[in-house]
Order: sequence, then structure tokens, then C-alpha cells
Amino acid sequence: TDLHTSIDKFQFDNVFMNASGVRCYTKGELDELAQSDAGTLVTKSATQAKRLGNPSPRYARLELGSINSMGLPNEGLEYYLDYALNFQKANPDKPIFLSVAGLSMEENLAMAHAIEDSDFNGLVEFNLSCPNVPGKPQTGYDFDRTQEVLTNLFSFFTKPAGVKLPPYFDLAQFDQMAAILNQFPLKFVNSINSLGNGLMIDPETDTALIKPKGGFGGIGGAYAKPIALANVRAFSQRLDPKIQLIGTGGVTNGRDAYDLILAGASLVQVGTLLQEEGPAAFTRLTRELRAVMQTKGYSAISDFKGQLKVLS
Ligand SMILES: O=C(O)c1[nH]c(=O)[nH]c(=O)c1I
Repeated sequence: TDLHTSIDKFQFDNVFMNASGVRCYTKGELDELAQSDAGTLVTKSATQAKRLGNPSPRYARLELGSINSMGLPNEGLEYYLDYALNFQKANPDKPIFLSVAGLSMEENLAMAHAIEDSDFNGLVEFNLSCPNVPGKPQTGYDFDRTQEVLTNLFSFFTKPAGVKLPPYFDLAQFDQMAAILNQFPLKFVNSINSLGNGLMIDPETDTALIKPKGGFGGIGGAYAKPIALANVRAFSQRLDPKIQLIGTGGVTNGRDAYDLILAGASLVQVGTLLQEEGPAAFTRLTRELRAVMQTKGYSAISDFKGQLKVLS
């Protein structure tokens, strides 16, 4: 069985990669991902300047996943662009993703110009869905603002790019968002980011588990699987076929990854599981996905991608 997959002209020898924000803040962490069985990697969402992020505790493991309110801590765009430029020289056959999350239109455009003017030859993920910067609503939940950002961006940006979306929970929202996204030369849509602004409680102390925002943070892990499947499926049914899907959310084993691919995903990102198990998770996930494919009689991702059946 072969886990080879592609997005646009970019080829990957394995469908798995990290979700932005997980074990991808420093060059050391990024190198560990590069040396793992993952097919590629994405950097922590960058702002122009380095950010410390929210006060700790800002991440907690939960029974069925995780809660985080990191607050967009990162080393700044230059650091990740520098890593990417060095990486692509040393690994010409492994295209990587650079994630950006500007806190304003100006910042997003300034970072896009910097990338456009660079020799970066991988893919750019514009994160429209950070739920944890106090006072900053998620762009992905504001359709007019999303339209405006993408219009400004693609008035000059020519490198391969996609967007990271928050989860949507209403079919009219899928319709509206897809109608916006179909207007732009996007190579991919990555769905979903964490379930924004959840809350969990420490049973000993009756206190919210994390400090920022009174304990409100993005939920990941198994809790997210049914929402991730629906979002990938809904966009797969609505987007121009030129726009491919990256499936993120709820991957704990090979079957979860298989399901996201059935729903339409060309790549599968791993967050909470990677945070808890480390890069060796990719070795297990690869083994388990191959086993599911073997059971089903499939030898390639393309044999079953998007082939979810429904009851007639
Ligand atoms: O708090 C974060 O840094 C964060 N956390 C998330 O769960 N998703 C995001 O896109 C971001 I930028």
C-alpha cells in the first residue's frame, strides 16, 4: 500500500503531517518533524514580530483530547521563513508549509508581501481561525472580512496558498464560505482548526483548567472528529475541484485518518495526538492506515479519497 498523495504540483510520500501549532515552534522541533515518518510539516502560525503568547497554564490534556489558549506565541515570520529557505535547499523533494496568522489586514498583507518577494517554493497556509488572541475575533467567522482579506491577498500573491478554517456548524455557512473561497486561486482548504472557546474544569479545585480568557480555549482531539469529518465532507462537496482539502481534527489512529480521506482529504494533519505521543505517532498512524487500506483492498490513497458512501 502506498500513502503517496499530492496537492497541486506538490508530491508527498505520506499523507500525514503535523497541525500548525503542535511541536513546530522551534527549529529543533521542526527538524524532529522532518526526521519523522510524516510526509511533510507546517510551521507554527507566524506574526511579523515574535510573540510570547498567553500566560500559562495555557494547554491541558483532556480525557478525549485537549484544550489550548496559547495566544499565538511564535518566533516571528523571519525565523520561520529562514527555516523554510534552508529546509528547501536541503530537502528539494519535500515541500513544506509556512503558516501565517496576521492580527490585522495590514499585518497579513505585509507578511504575504515578504513571502511573495522571497525564494520560498513551498505552500503558504493563511490561518483565518486562531481562537485565542483576546479581543481578536476569528476572521473565518466573518464572511465579509474573509472576502476582503482574500481579495487583497490575491491581488498580488502568486505563490501556492490555502487557508486554515475554523469549524462551521450550519449548512448555510458551508454554502456561504464555499461561495467565497471558490472566487480565489486557492490550492487547498485546511479544515478544521480547534473547536473555539471551549471550557473544562479541574474537579479537585472547581477551577477552569487553563488561565487565559477565564479558561476558554480551543478544543482538539477525539471531541473534534465528527465536526472535522463533516467540515471536510461539506467543503469537498462545495469547492471547485481545483481546491483540495487538508483534513485536521480528531486523528487518534489509522481509521480516523482513513475516514478524513473518505470525506475528501488529500493530506491529514495531526494535532493533539502528536502533542501527546510525539513524532513517533506518525510511524504508528502510517502502519495503521496501511492496515485499514489492506483490509479494504486498496493500494493507493486515490482508490478511496472522497469515496464516502451515504444511505440512499
Ligand atoms: O492559541 C494559538 O496559538 C492557536 N491555537 C489554536 O488552537 N489554533 C490556532 O490557530 C492558534 I494561532
